Amino acid sequence: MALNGKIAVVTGAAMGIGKAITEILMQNGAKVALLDVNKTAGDSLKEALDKQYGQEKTMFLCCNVESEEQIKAAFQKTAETFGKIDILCNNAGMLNESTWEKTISINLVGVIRGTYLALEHMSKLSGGQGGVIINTASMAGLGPLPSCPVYTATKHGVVGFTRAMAAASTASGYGIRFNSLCPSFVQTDLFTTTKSNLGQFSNLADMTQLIIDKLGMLNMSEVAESVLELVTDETKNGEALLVMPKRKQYMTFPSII
Ligand SMILES: NC(=O)C1=CN([C@@H]2O[C@H](COP(=O)(O)OP(=O)(O)OC[C@H]3O[C@@H](n4cnc5c(N)ncnc54)[C@H](O)[C@@H]3O)[C@@H](O)[C@H]2O)C=CC1
Ligand SMILES: CCCCCC(=O)/C=C/C=C\C/C=C\C/C=C\CCCC(=O)O
Repeated sequence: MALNGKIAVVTGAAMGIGKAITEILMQNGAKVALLDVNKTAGDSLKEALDKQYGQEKTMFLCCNVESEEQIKAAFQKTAETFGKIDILCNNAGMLNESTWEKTISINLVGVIRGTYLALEHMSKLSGGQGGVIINTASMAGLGPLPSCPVYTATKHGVVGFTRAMAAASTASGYGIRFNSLCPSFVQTDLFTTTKSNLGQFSNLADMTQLIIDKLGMLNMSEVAESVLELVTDETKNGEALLVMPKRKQYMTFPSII
């Protein structure tokens, strides 16, 4: 799938991994609607992208993925301005084991909500042209991160939801591919603030540090390149792509049918 003329929506686009996803999609010719709850960071990224690519290539929409109304309005504005939606990256996420209901609301419910609302624009069953949805999970969606049980649960949920949606899409004819991205540790704000967000599991920070030391830190460009692969390779549907420093692997799962 070539990206020239394609329209993408990225949630959590203002910073970190979402910003890197936005940049690689634009480098490859897509127009991008940047959705984020942080207006200051979003406006500032839009200004920088305008200088490089021109004002008409992006729009920033202040949007909280916890709000059905705000996501709906943002998708509508994107479709009205750019004409359609081809690519959705449900990337917004947080990690806080104290405010764990909010972690579930953003990381899992936000991904489900975003996906269902996007179907109205993208699915061939609703008059859309099909496309691809990439959900940012984590390596913690494939195995346990002991200091972060609720974060782990949300990311396992994202991987399972994405695989089931891929199968539903194939069976029903949505014309949409669904893949999840499973990176190990990446040096972003989410990573650097987590130590104070472990709540009752803060005693496990040292154990987590040992895992970090063993796995190393991922380069942001390795994450972005993996997203590009999942977006452009039309053979990829229902995949969970594990991304680690200098290594990536498409995961296999037991078959249930
Ligand atoms: N940093 C890491 O080590 C890893 C992160 N991830 C996942 O990558 C995704 C992005 O995380 P990072 O870039 O690290 O975090 P980050 O904190 O650097 O960026 C997250 C972005 O999402 C936005 N955001 C947060 N809540 C939002 C909401 N309710 N609605 C809209 N936007 C919201 C923030 O304003 C921010 O711009 C998350 O889903 C995270 O779980 C996955 C694996 C590793
Ligand atoms: C192996 C699973 C990788 C999961 C990566 C992920 O999705 C997000 C990780 C975010 C933060 C790491 C978790 C806890 C950090 C706790 C202590 C380490 C202290 C690091 C520091 O800044 O000193």
